[in-house]
Amino acid sequence: MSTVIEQVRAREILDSRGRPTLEAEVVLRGGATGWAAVPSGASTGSFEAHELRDGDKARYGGKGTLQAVSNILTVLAPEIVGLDALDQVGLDRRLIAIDGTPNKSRLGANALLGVSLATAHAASAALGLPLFRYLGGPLATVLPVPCFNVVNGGAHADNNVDIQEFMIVPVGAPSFREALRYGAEVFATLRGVLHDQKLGTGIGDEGGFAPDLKSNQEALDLLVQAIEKAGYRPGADIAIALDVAATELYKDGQYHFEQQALSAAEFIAALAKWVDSYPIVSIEDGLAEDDWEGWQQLTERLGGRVQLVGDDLFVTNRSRLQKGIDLGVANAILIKVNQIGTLTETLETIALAGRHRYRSMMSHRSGETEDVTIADLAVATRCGQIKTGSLARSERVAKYNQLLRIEEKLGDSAEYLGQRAF
Ligand SMILES: C=C(OP(=O)(O)O)C(=O)O
Ligand SMILES: [Mg+2]
Repeated sequence: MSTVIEQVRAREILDSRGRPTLEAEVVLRGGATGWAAVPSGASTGSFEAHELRDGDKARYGGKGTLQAVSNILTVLAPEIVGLDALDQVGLDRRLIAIDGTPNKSRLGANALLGVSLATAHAASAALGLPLFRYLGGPLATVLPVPCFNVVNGGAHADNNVDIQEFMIVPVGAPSFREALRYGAEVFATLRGVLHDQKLGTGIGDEGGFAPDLKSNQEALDLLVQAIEKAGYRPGADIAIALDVAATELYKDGQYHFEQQALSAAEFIAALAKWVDSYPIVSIEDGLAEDDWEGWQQLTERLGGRVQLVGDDLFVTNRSRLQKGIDLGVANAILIKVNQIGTLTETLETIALAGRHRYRSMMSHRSGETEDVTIADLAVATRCGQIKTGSLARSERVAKYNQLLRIEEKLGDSAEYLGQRAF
């Protein structure tokens, strides 16, 4: 069956926030097709690849994606028709060259990513392989530990706590299927705990609860209560992970947190206190995207005890990660395909991280679609960890459900690392 690209299609669709994004389809000469939809962030890092928006205020307040769609159809498609979909690296290099800018601002990283991922899907379909197997080969056997974001704050929910994500992490589960059950049971129990304390059970952008709490620490206490009430041991069965998203708190060299303006050292001390008191295994973006000195201190202080993940800090970008490695900053990287804009660059970043013993956590965006590619990518790369929201919004649950299917397909070969993933 020919794997030569014959046709590329694209259109504007909506994401889980009701905002426009785009999807792309790639059709191969032999008849196989691939499809991918592009996610979109809210707390975006300044160094992310450029997401092209139309700017026409009369449509979606200027947030439309028709220009990016048109760039796929009229600029990228004529150049890639005739290329072999099996040569993912060649295709992605070509996309980058056609755009010609360092951050994909001419054609849009959203345009490039749609084509890049849809091509991988088409190639795997042509070979009759699931995407995780096509990209990962025979060693794609590790199911990621899911980090369920059960309390949403910061930029993902209005009027509540400063910290963006409070996640529960089933490190003691024996398999992915059981990890999903642990998570869903604690999530259901948390609903009851909130209800009993007359706290709101409405949800935020990633499907976690967004109650109006007095403090960030109250969220940690609620998590521990829910874990225990559901019959699990905090730490041993279910640990906690945070995404502070501290870039959002940072202004004029200080961290604005709970009505105080803190220096990096003071903010690190506050985080360290939580690490002392709660079963925290991972802290993402504990400090801001450009506070490299603060990050060095944070890594010295806590890097030996917990995973420190760079999201806005590294933006899935090899050069930013290399700088972090050189400076001894963080010990893990968050992986978001649309922060960098092609599959090849995503895989290269994960490989660089691995060579330097930095762990990788696969991640969704706060604006998502029904596309589940990241589930397959997590398994293909053996990264061992994924965060893709809570258990109450279909665009999040879809990824977890895809992991169930993959686990089933792998049968006895499936591995779940639990605590060893951190
Ligand atoms: C998933 C996240 O949010 P967003 O997509 O809004 O950047 C994050 O910050 O890790
Ligand atoms: Mg983040």
